[in-house]
Amino acid sequence: MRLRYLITGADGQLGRCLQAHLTALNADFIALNSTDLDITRPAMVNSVLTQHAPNVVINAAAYNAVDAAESDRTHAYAVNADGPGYIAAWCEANDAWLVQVSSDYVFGSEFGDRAESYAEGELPAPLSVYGRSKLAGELAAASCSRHIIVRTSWLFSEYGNNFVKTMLRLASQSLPVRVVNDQVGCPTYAGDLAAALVTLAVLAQTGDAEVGVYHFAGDHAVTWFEFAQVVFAQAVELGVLEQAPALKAISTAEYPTTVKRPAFSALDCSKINALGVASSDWQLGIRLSLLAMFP
Ligand SMILES: NC(=O)C1=CN([C@@H]2O[C@H](COP(=O)(O)OP(=O)(O)OC[C@H]3O[C@@H](n4cnc5c(N)ncnc54)[C@H](OP(=O)(O)O)[C@@H]3O)[C@@H](O)[C@H]2O)C=CC1
Ligand SMILES: Cc1cn([C@H]2C[C@H](O)[C@@H](COP(=O)(O)OP(=O)(O)O[C@H]3O[C@@H](C)C(=O)[C@@H](O)[C@H]3O)O2)c(=O)[nH]c1=O
Repeated sequence: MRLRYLITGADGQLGRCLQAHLTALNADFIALNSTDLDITRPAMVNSVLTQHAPNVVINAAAYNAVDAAESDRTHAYAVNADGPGYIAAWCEANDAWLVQVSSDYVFGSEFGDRAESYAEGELPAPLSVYGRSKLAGELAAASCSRHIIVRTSWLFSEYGNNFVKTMLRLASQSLPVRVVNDQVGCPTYAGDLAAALVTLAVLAQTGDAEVGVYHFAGDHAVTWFEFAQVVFAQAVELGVLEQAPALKAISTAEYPTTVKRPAFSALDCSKINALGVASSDWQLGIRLSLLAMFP
């Protein structure tokens, strides 16, 4: 059966990567931004999804401002939890698949006492409003019997706002760049995530992937400081930067924020790997992002 995909949050970095991937596959898809489809409006969700009648909805819409969410709880929950619930209800009533994207921030090792990647079956314990709203979104998505929930982490690409772009911006300010070296996670190239989501949707539809939660992230874990080191090394190698800025490793205590972030949130991807989907080669992803941004 030829699948018809509907992408929400089309203007975000994952939304843009999904469009690029589905276009390359010559797939049948419609991609809607927050003006075309505001997922917090149930009547709009119903009428727009009914109008386009997809077999697969990939929800790439989200409230991702981790710090701002602490004081903007209602908005964060509206987008990250209520929206997926409205989409799930439509998918359930219309025999469609829902692919929901979630985050490593549903886990919460705060004290740096963990070194074992999180598997899908582990109990989430979010430290932030953002993490709790994403967990609520997982539960809402699971109300559709045909659901695939993919947790990912530290997403970057040539599109939108992300850590790679922040580092390049800071490098141009001729001040030392200070980055935390005691938070560990797996950077993930959003282009690889887009491909993995589409593969999972196809496998789920043919009965070759089971309903439920999957982890998809970068192929090895690093600290944010180590992530920045790779960004600057590759930017110099490709001539994007003349030289790397002074980069200083600091502790979380030296970079105070309103929100607690996990000290360790690396994701174990063996469940999706067993389906033939390799983890994201994030170092290659940085290279691809830089080449796309600075052709
Ligand atoms: N970025 C990251 O590091 C990580 C992201 N994730 C998850 O991955 C997914 C994709 O993230 P990413 O592409 O980075 O996110 P972006 O912030 O780049 O894009 C999110 C998109 O959602 C749209 N959006 C916001 N509110 C609504 C709404 N009410 N209705 C419809 N669309 C809306 C935004 O549109 P507008 O700008 O017009 O509001 C934006 O285009 C999300 O589920 C996110 O939680 C998981 C782990 C890491
Ligand atoms: C900009 C900057 C950040 N940092 C720290 C703050 C934080 O601990 C870490 C990353 O900061 P950012 O604000 O870029 O990233 P953050 O928004 O926390 O990233 C998270 O976003 C959500 C959406 C997710 O789901 C997570 O997987 C993760 O990607 O780096 C520095 O140490 N120095 C800096 O100059």
